[in-house]
Amino acid sequence: MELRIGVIGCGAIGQDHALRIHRKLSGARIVALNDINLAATHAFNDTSRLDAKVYENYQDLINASDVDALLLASWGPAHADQLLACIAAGKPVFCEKPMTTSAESGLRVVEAEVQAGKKLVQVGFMRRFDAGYRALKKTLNAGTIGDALMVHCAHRNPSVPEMYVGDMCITDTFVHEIDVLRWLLDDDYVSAQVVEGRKSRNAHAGLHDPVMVLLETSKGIRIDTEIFVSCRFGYDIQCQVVGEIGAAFLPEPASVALRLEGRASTAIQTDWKQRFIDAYDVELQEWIDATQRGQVNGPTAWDGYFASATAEACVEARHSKAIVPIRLAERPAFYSK
Ligand SMILES: NC(=O)C1=CN([C@@H]2O[C@H](COP(=O)(O)OP(=O)(O)OC[C@H]3O[C@@H](n4cnc5c(N)ncnc54)[C@H](O)[C@@H]3O)[C@@H](O)[C@H]2O)C=CC1
Ligand SMILES: O=C1[C@@H](O)[C@H](O)[C@@H](O)[C@H](O)[C@H]1O
Repeated sequence: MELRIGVIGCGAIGQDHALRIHRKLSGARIVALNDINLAATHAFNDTSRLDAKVYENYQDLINASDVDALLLASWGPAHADQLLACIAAGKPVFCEKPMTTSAESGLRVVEAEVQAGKKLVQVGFMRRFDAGYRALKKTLNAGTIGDALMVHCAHRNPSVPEMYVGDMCITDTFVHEIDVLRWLLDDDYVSAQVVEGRKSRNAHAGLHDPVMVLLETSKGIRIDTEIFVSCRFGYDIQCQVVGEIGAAFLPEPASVALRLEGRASTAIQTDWKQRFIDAYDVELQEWIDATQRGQVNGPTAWDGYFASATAEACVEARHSKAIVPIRLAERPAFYSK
Protein backbone atom coordinates (compact mmCIF):
# COMPACT_ATOMS: atom_id res chain seq x y z
CA MET A 1 0.00 0.00 0.00
CA GLU A 2 1.20 3.50 -0.83
CA LEU A 3 2.21 5.71 2.09
CA ARG A 4 0.11 8.89 1.97
CA ILE A 5 2.35 11.81 2.95
CA GLY A 6 1.52 15.35 4.09
CA VAL A 7 4.25 18.00 3.69
CA ILE A 8 4.51 20.89 6.16
CA GLY A 9 6.81 23.67 4.92
CA CYS A 10 6.89 23.97 1.14
CA GLY A 11 9.95 26.17 0.63
CA ALA A 12 13.18 25.13 -1.10
CA ILE A 13 13.82 21.69 0.37
CA GLY A 14 10.14 20.92 1.09
CA GLN A 15 9.40 21.30 -2.63
CA ASP A 16 12.48 19.28 -3.59
CA HIS A 17 11.49 16.43 -1.29
CA ALA A 18 7.85 16.52 -2.45
CA LEU A 19 8.97 16.34 -6.09
CA ARG A 20 11.45 13.51 -5.51
CA ILE A 21 8.70 11.50 -3.81
CA HIS A 22 6.27 12.36 -6.63
CA ARG A 23 8.63 11.75 -9.56
CA LYS A 24 11.49 9.50 -8.48
CA LEU A 25 10.76 7.36 -5.43
CA SER A 26 8.36 4.47 -4.96
CA GLY A 27 5.81 3.40 -2.37
CA ALA A 28 4.51 6.86 -1.42
CA ARG A 29 2.32 9.70 -2.64
CA ILE A 30 2.02 13.36 -1.61
CA VAL A 31 -1.61 13.92 -0.62
CA ALA A 32 -1.46 17.11 1.48
CA LEU A 33 0.49 20.36 1.75
CA ASN A 34 0.72 23.16 4.27
CA ASP A 35 2.83 26.31 4.55
CA ILE A 36 2.30 29.71 6.18
CA ASN A 37 2.68 31.07 2.65
CA LEU A 38 -0.60 29.71 1.28
CA ALA A 39 -0.46 31.46 -2.10
CA ALA A 40 2.97 29.98 -2.91
CA THR A 41 1.79 26.55 -1.78
CA HIS A 42 -1.24 26.64 -4.09
CA ALA A 43 1.05 27.76 -6.92
CA PHE A 44 3.48 24.89 -6.21
CA ASN A 45 0.61 22.37 -6.07
CA ASP A 46 -0.64 23.58 -9.45
CA THR A 47 2.66 23.84 -11.30
CA SER A 48 3.99 20.51 -10.03
CA ARG A 49 0.64 18.76 -10.70
CA LEU A 50 0.73 17.09 -7.31
CA ASP A 51 -3.04 17.36 -6.99
CA ALA A 52 -2.67 17.44 -3.21
CA LYS A 53 -5.05 19.07 -0.73
CA VAL A 54 -3.71 22.38 0.63
CA TYR A 55 -4.41 22.90 4.35
CA GLU A 56 -4.55 26.32 6.01
CA ASN A 57 -3.16 25.00 9.28
CA TYR A 58 -0.76 22.20 10.03
CA GLN A 59 -2.83 20.67 12.88
CA ASP A 60 -5.68 19.82 10.48
CA LEU A 61 -3.20 18.32 8.03
CA ILE A 62 -1.57 16.17 10.72
CA ASN A 63 -4.95 14.91 11.94
CA ALA A 64 -6.41 14.23 8.47
CA SER A 65 -7.51 10.60 8.24
CA ASP A 66 -6.04 10.16 4.74
CA VAL A 67 -2.53 11.29 5.84
CA ASP A 68 -0.39 8.35 7.05
CA ALA A 69 2.94 10.14 7.60
CA LEU A 70 4.42 13.65 7.69
CA LEU A 71 7.38 15.37 6.13
CA LEU A 72 8.41 18.54 8.02
CA ALA A 73 10.46 21.08 6.09
CA SER A 74 9.36 24.28 7.78
CA TRP A 75 11.85 26.62 9.48
CA GLY A 76 13.77 25.13 12.41
CA PRO A 77 11.97 27.12 15.16
CA ALA A 78 8.61 25.65 14.01
CA HIS A 79 9.76 22.01 14.20
CA ALA A 80 9.28 21.34 17.93
CA ASP A 81 5.55 22.13 18.11
CA GLN A 82 4.87 20.40 14.80
CA LEU A 83 6.75 17.27 15.91
CA LEU A 84 4.84 17.19 19.21
CA ALA A 85 1.58 17.37 17.24
CA CYS A 86 2.68 14.44 15.00
CA ILE A 87 3.64 12.37 18.05
CA ALA A 88 0.31 13.20 19.74
CA ALA A 89 -1.46 11.97 16.58
CA GLY A 90 0.69 8.78 16.61
CA LYS A 91 1.98 9.46 13.06
CA PRO A 92 5.49 8.79 11.69
CA VAL A 93 7.35 11.96 10.76
CA PHE A 94 10.47 12.81 8.78
CA CYS A 95 11.79 16.15 10.07
CA GLU A 96 14.47 18.20 8.32
CA LYS A 97 17.50 19.24 10.34
CA PRO A 98 17.89 20.76 12.84
CA MET A 99 15.27 18.72 14.69
CA THR A 100 14.88 21.60 17.15
CA THR A 101 16.66 24.88 17.74
CA SER A 102 17.39 24.24 21.45
CA ALA A 103 18.41 21.31 23.62
CA GLU A 104 15.42 21.95 25.87
CA SER A 105 12.86 21.63 23.04
CA GLY A 106 14.77 18.60 21.67
CA LEU A 107 14.42 16.88 25.01
CA ARG A 108 10.67 17.62 25.03
CA VAL A 109 10.37 15.79 21.69
CA VAL A 110 12.38 12.84 23.06
CA GLU A 111 10.22 12.68 26.20
CA ALA A 112 6.99 12.83 24.19
CA GLU A 113 8.15 9.98 21.95
CA VAL A 114 9.20 7.85 24.93
CA GLN A 115 5.81 8.57 26.50
CA ALA A 116 4.07 7.51 23.26
CA GLY A 117 6.02 4.22 23.49
CA LYS A 118 6.86 4.07 19.77
CA LYS A 119 9.62 5.55 17.63
CA LEU A 120 7.98 7.94 15.16
CA VAL A 121 10.59 10.62 14.40
CA GLN A 122 13.42 10.49 11.85
CA VAL A 123 15.70 13.52 11.44
CA GLY A 124 16.96 14.65 8.01
CA PHE A 125 20.69 14.16 8.51
CA MET A 126 21.20 12.92 4.96
CA ARG A 127 24.96 12.44 5.08
CA ARG A 128 24.44 9.09 6.84
CA PHE A 129 22.89 7.96 3.52
CA ASP A 130 25.69 9.29 1.29
CA ALA A 131 27.67 6.55 -0.49
CA GLY A 132 31.00 8.26 0.32
CA TYR A 133 30.37 8.55 4.07
CA ARG A 134 29.04 4.97 4.11
CA ALA A 135 32.24 3.73 2.40
CA LEU A 136 34.36 5.70 4.88
CA LYS A 137 32.48 4.16 7.81
CA LYS A 138 32.97 0.68 6.36
CA THR A 139 36.72 1.33 6.10
CA LEU A 140 36.92 2.51 9.72
CA ASN A 141 34.84 -0.42 10.99
CA ALA A 142 37.13 -2.87 9.16
CA GLY A 143 40.06 -1.53 11.21
CA THR A 144 42.00 -0.71 8.02
CA ILE A 145 43.69 2.41 9.48
CA GLY A 146 43.75 1.24 13.12
CA ASP A 147 41.92 3.19 15.79
CA ALA A 148 40.85 6.71 14.80
CA LEU A 149 42.91 9.41 16.55
CA MET A 150 42.04 12.67 14.78
CA VAL A 151 39.52 13.96 12.23
CA HIS A 152 40.04 17.02 10.01
CA CYS A 153 36.95 18.42 8.29
CA ALA A 154 35.89 21.37 6.18
CA HIS A 155 32.35 22.56 5.40
CA ARG A 156 32.61 25.26 2.74
CA ASN A 157 29.78 27.04 0.92
CA PRO A 158 30.49 29.53 -1.89
CA SER A 159 28.16 32.11 -0.29
CA VAL A 160 25.12 32.45 1.96
CA PRO A 161 22.15 34.84 1.84
CA GLU A 162 21.94 38.00 4.02
CA MET A 163 19.45 36.25 6.34
CA TYR A 164 22.17 33.74 7.29
CA VAL A 165 23.73 35.46 10.32
CA GLY A 166 25.25 35.05 13.78
CA ASP A 167 25.63 31.46 14.91
CA MET A 168 23.93 29.83 11.91
CA CYS A 169 27.35 28.56 10.85
CA ILE A 170 26.98 26.22 13.84
CA THR A 171 23.23 25.65 14.20
CA ASP A 172 22.42 25.42 10.47
CA THR A 173 25.68 24.28 8.87
CA PHE A 174 28.08 22.56 11.32
CA VAL A 175 25.11 20.58 12.69
CA HIS A 176 25.65 18.17 9.75
CA GLU A 177 29.21 17.38 10.95
CA ILE A 178 27.95 17.07 14.52
CA ASP A 179 25.63 14.27 13.45
CA VAL A 180 27.65 12.49 10.81
CA LEU A 181 30.95 12.36 12.75
CA ARG A 182 29.26 10.92 15.83
CA TRP A 183 27.72 8.23 13.59
CA LEU A 184 30.99 7.69 11.70
CA LEU A 185 33.10 7.26 14.83
CA ASP A 186 30.39 5.58 16.90
CA ASP A 187 31.36 7.89 19.75
CA ASP A 188 29.86 10.81 21.69
CA TYR A 189 31.34 14.27 22.30
CA VAL A 190 32.56 15.51 25.65
CA SER A 191 33.70 19.09 24.96
CA ALA A 192 33.68 21.89 22.40
CA GLN A 193 35.82 24.91 21.64
CA VAL A 194 35.25 27.50 18.90
CA VAL A 195 37.94 29.75 17.48
CA GLU A 196 37.34 32.77 15.26
CA GLY A 197 40.14 33.80 12.97
CA ARG A 198 40.66 36.61 10.54
CA LYS A 199 37.35 37.64 8.94
CA SER A 200 37.08 37.23 5.19
CA ARG A 201 36.28 40.42 3.24
CA ASN A 202 33.66 38.33 1.41
CA ALA A 203 31.66 37.62 4.58
CA HIS A 204 28.62 39.89 4.74
CA ALA A 205 28.13 42.36 7.61
CA GLY A 206 26.17 40.08 9.96
CA LEU A 207 28.63 37.22 9.76
CA HIS A 208 32.05 36.37 11.14
CA ASP A 209 33.42 33.88 8.62
CA PRO A 210 35.31 31.51 8.76
CA VAL A 211 35.23 29.82 12.19
CA MET A 212 36.86 26.65 13.48
CA VAL A 213 35.25 24.16 15.86
CA LEU A 214 37.24 21.71 17.95
CA LEU A 215 35.45 18.73 19.46
CA GLU A 216 36.74 16.00 21.74
CA THR A 217 35.02 12.61 21.91
CA SER A 218 34.65 10.27 24.88
CA LYS A 219 37.45 8.08 23.45
CA GLY A 220 39.74 11.15 23.23
CA ILE A 221 39.50 11.57 19.44
CA ARG A 222 40.16 15.19 18.42
CA ILE A 223 38.07 16.72 15.63
CA ASP A 224 38.75 20.05 13.95
CA THR A 225 36.30 21.55 11.45
CA GLU A 226 36.64 24.66 9.35
CA ILE A 227 33.28 26.27 8.56
CA PHE A 228 33.71 28.77 5.75
CA VAL A 229 30.44 29.80 4.15
CA SER A 230 31.64 32.60 1.85
CA CYS A 231 34.61 30.74 0.38
CA ARG A 232 33.58 31.63 -3.19
CA PHE A 233 35.21 28.65 -4.90
CA GLY A 234 32.66 25.88 -4.33
CA TYR A 235 30.53 23.70 -2.08
CA ASP A 236 33.36 21.70 -0.65
CA ILE A 237 32.87 19.00 2.00
CA GLN A 238 36.05 17.42 3.33
CA CYS A 239 36.58 14.72 5.94
CA GLN A 240 39.87 13.01 6.71
CA VAL A 241 40.14 10.47 9.53
CA VAL A 242 43.68 9.86 10.80
CA GLY A 243 44.22 6.48 12.44
CA GLU A 244 47.16 4.73 14.07
CA ILE A 245 48.57 3.36 10.81
CA GLY A 246 46.86 5.31 8.02
CA ALA A 247 44.45 8.03 7.00
CA ALA A 248 41.04 7.61 5.30
CA PHE A 249 39.50 10.34 3.15
CA LEU A 250 35.86 11.00 2.24
CA PRO A 251 35.72 10.35 -1.54
CA GLU A 252 35.38 13.42 -3.75
CA PRO A 253 32.25 13.49 -5.95
CA ALA A 254 33.02 11.94 -9.33
CA SER A 255 34.10 14.49 -11.93
CA VAL A 256 35.75 14.07 -15.32
CA ALA A 257 39.46 14.90 -15.17
CA LEU A 258 40.42 17.37 -17.89
CA ARG A 259 43.73 18.10 -19.55
CA LEU A 260 43.15 21.27 -21.45
CA GLU A 261 45.05 24.36 -22.53
CA GLY A 262 48.12 23.49 -20.49
CA ARG A 263 46.20 22.54 -17.33
CA ALA A 264 44.98 19.37 -15.60
CA SER A 265 41.75 19.94 -13.65
CA THR A 266 38.60 18.45 -12.12
CA ALA A 267 35.45 20.42 -11.27
CA ILE A 268 34.36 21.33 -7.74
CA GLN A 269 30.63 21.40 -7.08
CA THR A 270 29.02 24.69 -6.15
CA ASP A 271 25.50 23.70 -5.02
CA TRP A 272 24.70 21.74 -1.84
CA LYS A 273 21.57 20.33 -3.52
CA GLN A 274 23.69 18.59 -6.17
CA ARG A 275 26.42 17.40 -3.76
CA PHE A 276 23.99 15.27 -1.75
CA ILE A 277 21.28 14.64 -4.32
CA ASP A 278 21.72 10.86 -4.28
CA ALA A 279 21.87 10.83 -0.48
CA TYR A 280 18.50 12.66 -0.28
CA ASP A 281 16.98 10.03 -2.60
CA VAL A 282 18.33 7.11 -0.57
CA GLU A 283 17.39 8.80 2.72
CA LEU A 284 13.75 9.31 1.74
CA GLN A 285 13.34 5.94 0.00
CA GLU A 286 14.70 4.16 3.09
CA TRP A 287 12.39 6.26 5.29
CA ILE A 288 9.35 5.32 3.17
CA ASP A 289 10.28 1.63 3.24
CA ALA A 290 10.99 1.57 6.99
CA THR A 291 7.80 3.53 7.75
CA GLN A 292 5.77 0.97 5.85
CA ARG A 293 7.33 -1.72 8.06
CA GLY A 294 6.45 0.37 11.14
CA GLN A 295 10.14 1.11 11.88
CA VAL A 296 12.53 4.07 12.15
CA ASN A 297 15.88 3.20 10.53
CA GLY A 298 17.63 6.56 10.35
CA PRO A 299 18.68 9.29 12.82
CA THR A 300 16.24 9.24 15.74
CA ALA A 301 14.78 11.93 17.99
CA TRP A 302 17.63 11.14 20.40
CA ASP A 303 20.16 11.89 17.62
CA GLY A 304 18.27 15.11 16.89
CA TYR A 305 18.40 16.11 20.57
CA PHE A 306 22.10 15.19 20.74
CA ALA A 307 22.87 17.41 17.75
CA SER A 308 20.90 20.37 19.15
CA ALA A 309 22.54 20.04 22.59
CA THR A 310 26.02 19.86 20.99
CA ALA A 311 25.28 22.87 18.77
CA GLU A 312 24.13 24.78 21.86
CA ALA A 313 27.40 23.95 23.65
CA CYS A 314 29.37 25.11 20.59
CA VAL A 315 27.50 28.43 20.55
CA GLU A 316 28.27 28.88 24.26
CA ALA A 317 31.91 28.00 23.58
CA ARG A 318 32.05 30.55 20.80
CA HIS A 319 30.78 33.40 22.95
CA SER A 320 32.60 32.48 26.18
CA LYS A 321 35.83 31.58 24.32
CA ALA A 322 36.11 28.69 26.79
CA ILE A 323 36.25 24.93 26.36
CA VAL A 324 32.67 23.95 27.17
CA PRO A 325 31.74 20.47 28.43
CA ILE A 326 28.91 18.79 26.51
CA ARG A 327 26.41 17.57 29.07
CA LEU A 328 23.35 15.63 28.03
CA ALA A 329 20.30 14.14 29.66
CA GLU A 330 20.57 10.41 30.32
CA ARG A 331 19.73 8.42 27.20
CA PRO A 332 16.44 6.55 27.72
CA ALA A 333 16.78 2.76 27.25
CA PHE A 334 14.15 3.24 24.51
CA TYR A 335 16.97 4.55 22.24
CA SER A 336 19.57 1.89 23.10
CA LYS A 337 21.55 0.90 20.05
N1 LIG B 1 19.30 18.44 4.87
C1 LIG B 1 19.75 19.49 4.21
O1 LIG B 1 20.78 19.44 3.54
C2 LIG B 1 18.99 20.76 4.22
C3 LIG B 1 18.06 21.00 5.21
N2 LIG B 1 17.41 22.19 5.25
C4 LIG B 1 16.49 22.42 6.39
O2 LIG B 1 15.14 22.37 5.88
C5 LIG B 1 14.33 23.34 6.57
C6 LIG B 1 13.73 24.29 5.52
O3 LIG B 1 14.79 24.95 4.85
P1 LIG B 1 14.59 25.64 3.42
O4 LIG B 1 13.65 24.85 2.60
O5 LIG B 1 15.94 25.91 2.90
O6 LIG B 1 13.91 27.00 3.88
P2 LIG B 1 12.83 27.87 3.08
O7 LIG B 1 12.80 29.20 3.78
O8 LIG B 1 13.09 27.84 1.62
O9 LIG B 1 11.47 27.09 3.36
C7 LIG B 1 10.87 26.99 4.61
C8 LIG B 1 9.36 27.06 4.42
O10 LIG B 1 8.71 26.82 5.68
C9 LIG B 1 7.59 27.69 5.74
N3 LIG B 1 7.22 27.81 7.15
C10 LIG B 1 7.86 28.50 8.12
N4 LIG B 1 7.24 28.36 9.30
C11 LIG B 1 6.18 27.53 9.07
C12 LIG B 1 5.17 27.00 9.90
N5 LIG B 1 5.09 27.30 11.20
N6 LIG B 1 4.27 26.17 9.35
C13 LIG B 1 4.31 25.87 8.02
N7 LIG B 1 5.25 26.37 7.18
C14 LIG B 1 6.17 27.18 7.71
C15 LIG B 1 8.06 28.98 5.08
O11 LIG B 1 6.97 29.78 4.64
C16 LIG B 1 8.89 28.42 3.91
O12 LIG B 1 8.12 28.25 2.75
C17 LIG B 1 15.25 24.01 7.59
O13 LIG B 1 15.10 23.36 8.83
C18 LIG B 1 16.64 23.78 7.01
O14 LIG B 1 17.67 23.77 7.98
C19 LIG B 1 17.58 23.14 4.30
C20 LIG B 1 18.47 22.93 3.28
C21 LIG B 1 19.27 21.76 3.18
O1 LIG C 1 21.61 22.12 5.33
C1 LIG C 1 22.16 22.87 4.59
C2 LIG C 1 21.91 24.33 4.59
O2 LIG C 1 20.81 24.63 5.40
C3 LIG C 1 23.15 25.00 5.15
O3 LIG C 1 23.00 26.40 5.10
C4 LIG C 1 24.40 24.59 4.35
O4 LIG C 1 25.54 25.16 4.94
C5 LIG C 1 24.52 23.08 4.35
O5 LIG C 1 25.69 22.72 3.65
C6 LIG C 1 23.29 22.47 3.74
O6 LIG C 1 23.42 21.08 3.69
